[in-house]
Amino acid sequence: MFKKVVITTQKLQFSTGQISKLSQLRSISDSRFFKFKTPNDRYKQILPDKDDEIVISMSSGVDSSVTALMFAKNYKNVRGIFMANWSPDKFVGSNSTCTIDSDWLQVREICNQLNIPCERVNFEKEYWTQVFEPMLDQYQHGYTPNPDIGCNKYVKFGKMIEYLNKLFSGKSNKWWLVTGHYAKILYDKETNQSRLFRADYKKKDQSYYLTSMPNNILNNIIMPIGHYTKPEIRDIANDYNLLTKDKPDSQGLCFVSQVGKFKDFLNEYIPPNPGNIVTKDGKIWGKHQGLWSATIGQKSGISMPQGDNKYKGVWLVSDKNIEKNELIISRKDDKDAFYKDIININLSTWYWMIPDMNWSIVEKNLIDGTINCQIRSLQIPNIVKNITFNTTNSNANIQINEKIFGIAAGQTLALYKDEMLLGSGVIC
Ligand SMILES: Nc1ncnc2c1ncn2[C@@H]1O[C@H](COP(=O)(O)OP(=O)(O)OP(=O)(O)O)[C@@H](O)[C@H]1O
Repeated sequence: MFKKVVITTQKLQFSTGQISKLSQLRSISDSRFFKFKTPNDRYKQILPDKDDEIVISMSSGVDSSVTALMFAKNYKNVRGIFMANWSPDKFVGSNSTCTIDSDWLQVREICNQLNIPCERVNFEKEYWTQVFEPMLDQYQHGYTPNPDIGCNKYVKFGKMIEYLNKLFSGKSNKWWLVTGHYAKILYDKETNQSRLFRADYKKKDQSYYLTSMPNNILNNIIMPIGHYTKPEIRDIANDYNLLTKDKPDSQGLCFVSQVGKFKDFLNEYIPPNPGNIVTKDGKIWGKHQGLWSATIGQKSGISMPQGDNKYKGVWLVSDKNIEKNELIISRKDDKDAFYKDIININLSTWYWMIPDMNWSIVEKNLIDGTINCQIRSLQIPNIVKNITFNTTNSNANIQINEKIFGIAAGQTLALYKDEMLLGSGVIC
């Protein structure tokens, strides 16, 4: 099968056929691999020693395939691991696009192509009890949770780390978990600890989803893809003719086929909990079937009296009163109802990604304008202007530089200093 390798100035090209076994290429170096960029000399990208155990977390996507390629080509103790976190038949009523078995088959094929062993682990129970059920519970109570953040915390870097600790217990070699996330974990030479940073390629930055991953494991994790752009990764995959080179990027939660159908999906699991639809003046205009059935900014579905100046116009859902189980609607042009520059955080949910960080350090840094935050992934970060605390309610008000749309209780606010993640908490 393997025919001929032609080496060009920078890239590798294969004249015909596919690479059957990567071991045949081990002696050829590729200058694109392990090319790391750090914000300054204080931080560096750590790499394993040659005898270390390296586990590549493989989803069957192109990013984790290229990650595996880089390490398989340069290290000897490399293996792939695939997590099965849900099974399609568990999800009633939804037109599921889960492809667990075919993804696993592709991971096996790619590991075969790279000549590394791989295994499949089943973390369905953990996903169900620690991510899926809490997500339903949050929606049921009117919050807008982010299950991807929970999945990283409890499964991809929770159960997985527990599994690897057991697997390598008693072995003298250090082990590493390497993933294909668009984020960076860099070693801070001053504190001898690793920190999480945004990816260079902002269009794909996934650091927001990693805001709750356990900070004590960062020294065992590598995210090389955060140093590259997606086109660079696709180029590498193409040049090596990786089996996954043309695979499209995955889109959100696999068990829901279309984002638009997410409400129908939730209705399958959450019993109705009718409540009133009200305007800010307290007037009742209709009923909703559950707070989860509405998103802030969506059309209210109420035909308001167009002859009445006070109520004419288009009305949208602007807020949820969780205690009263009410949906609040506001006229579309009521900017103050939809755009806010103060975000209220529940401090009891706050998690410092940097163990020795605290609020007074953050406050000192506010004046230089480097403290910024995001309330959703891929959002242009907002500069934090001020933070005030209400210690009796265990809340903090984070004031940002501009009014932004659609702040919802249950979302996570992630706090950064420049590109480095400091911590995160849940909006209340
Ligand atoms: N089922 C899985 N098994 C093992 N690792 C996974 C799995 N799903 C995701 N990962 C890891 O998490 C990273 C980011 O996940 P994400 O869902 O964004 O990836 P993807 O878009 O499906 O695939 P890829 O990032 O590999 O192109 C993956 O690159 C991979 O390292």
